[in-house]
Amino acid sequence: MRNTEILVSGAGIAGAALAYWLRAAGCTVTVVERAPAPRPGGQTVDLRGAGREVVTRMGLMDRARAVAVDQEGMAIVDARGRIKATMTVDAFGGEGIISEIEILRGDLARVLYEATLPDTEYVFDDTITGLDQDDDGVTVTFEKAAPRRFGLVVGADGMHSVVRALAFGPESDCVRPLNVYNAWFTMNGDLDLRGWFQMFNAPGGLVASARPGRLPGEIKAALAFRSPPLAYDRRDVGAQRALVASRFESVTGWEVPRLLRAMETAPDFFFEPMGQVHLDGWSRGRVALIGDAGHCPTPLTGLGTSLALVGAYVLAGELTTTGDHRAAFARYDEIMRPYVTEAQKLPPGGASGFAPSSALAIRMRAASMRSMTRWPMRSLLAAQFAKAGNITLPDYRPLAVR
Ligand SMILES: Cc1cc2nc3c(=O)[nH]c(=O)nc-3n(C[C@H](O)[C@H](O)[C@H](O)COP(=O)(O)OP(=O)(O)OC[C@H]3O[C@@H](n4cnc5c(N)ncnc54)[C@H](O)[C@@H]3O)c2cc1C
Repeated sequence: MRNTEILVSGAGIAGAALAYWLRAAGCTVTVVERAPAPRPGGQTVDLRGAGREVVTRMGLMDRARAVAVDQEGMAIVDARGRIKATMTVDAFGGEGIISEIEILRGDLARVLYEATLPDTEYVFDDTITGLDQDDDGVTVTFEKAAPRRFGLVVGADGMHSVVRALAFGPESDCVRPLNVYNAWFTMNGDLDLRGWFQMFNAPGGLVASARPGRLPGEIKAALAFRSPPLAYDRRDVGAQRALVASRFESVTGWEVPRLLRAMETAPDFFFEPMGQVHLDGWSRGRVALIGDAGHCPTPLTGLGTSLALVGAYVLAGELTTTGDHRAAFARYDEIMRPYVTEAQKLPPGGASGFAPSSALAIRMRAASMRSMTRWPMRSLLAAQFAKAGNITLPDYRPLAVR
C-alpha cells in the first residue's frame, strides 16, 4: 500500500492524525480542506484513554500538554452566577466530565497539522465535488483544483462529510439528530470564571456556557438549545447567529446577554446540530470514512476526539501492514466497531440531561451533578468515562514515529 497515493478530505483532528501516520509509514498523502487554513475554533476537546495513548505514540504529548488549558473543572451556575454544583478536573482520576488534559480544539488540530509538515500536501479552500471509482483508483473532481487520480480516498470531513454524501448516500440516511443545536465562539473580556467551565441552564432547554481559553482574557463560549429539526442554511453564518440570538433573547440570567453580544462579532462562530452518524460499514470500494464523518458520537459523550485519533491510527496501521485495501478496511471496521458502539451510547440523561426543559429538571441536574462522585452514581459515571480506554490498540511496527 505504500506506493498508493491517498487523498484525505478534512484537516481536522481525524484528517491530520491520519496524514501524520500515513506519512510516517512512507505513503504519499494529500489533504483537501474547505477552510482557507487549519480551522481554529471550538471549545476544549478531551484527550482521554486510547486517544491519549495515540498522541503519546505520535511523540506529541509534550506539545499537546504545552497547549492544554488550565482549569478547575465544571461548575453549574444559577441565574445569579452562584455555583450550584461542581466537578473538579481530578475527579475520576483525571478522566471525569472535564478530563485532566483538555486542549482547545483549534490548538489540537494545529499541533497535529504542524506535525505532518513539510511532507504532506495541503489543498486549502477547496472541496471534493465528485468521486468516480474503478478497479485501479478514484478520479476526484474538485470545486477549484483540476481533477486528479488517487489510489484511495478517506473522508475525515466531519458531521456533514461530502465524501460520505458522494460515496455512501444522503445524510438523512445515516445521521440521527439529537434535536440539540450548538454554537461555539471565542470572546474576550472581563468575565470572571474563576477558572471554572461554567454552565447555565435556562428553562426551555437552553444552555449557555463559558470556559477559560488558553490566552489571558480569552473565553470559549457556547450557546445551545433543544428544538425539533430546523431548516437553516449551512453557508449563511449571519442567519445562524440570528437564529441563536432569537432563542436566547428573553434570557437575562447569568452572563447570557454578554455572550449574545460577543457572538455577534466572534470571528470563529461555528454552528452545528448535534447528531450521531450510524453506518453499517465505513468503506465503499476505495473510499473510507474516519472520525465524525463515519461515526460521530456527539460532544455529549466527550469521546469524539478519542474516536477520531484512534480511528486514524488503526486505519493507517491496517493500510500500511495489510497488503490490500479491502482487507485493511475490513480489519479497521472489525477493530473499531465495538469501541464506536460503546462510545455512541449517550451518558445517563442524554440530550434532556444536558438541556433540561423545566425549572425543576434544571434543579435536578445540579443535584445529579453533586451526586456524581458518590455511590451509586459514581460507578455509573466511572463506566461512562472509562469507555475511552475500551480498546486494545494494535502495535503497528511499520508506523515509525519521527
Ligand atoms: C470549528 C469546530 C469547532 C468544534 N468545537 C468542538 C467543541 O467545542 N467541542 C467538541 O466536543 N467538539 C467540537 N468540534 C467537533 C470535534 O472537533 C470532533 O467531534 C472530533 O474532534 C472529531 O474530529 P473530526 O476530525 O472527525 O471532525 P472535525 O474536527 O469536525 O473536522 C472536520 C474537518 O473537515 C473540514 N471539512 C468539512 N467539510 C469539508 C469539505 N467538504 N471538504 C474539505 N474539508 C471539509 C472541516 O473544516 C474540518 O476542518 C468542533 C468541530 C469544528 C470543525
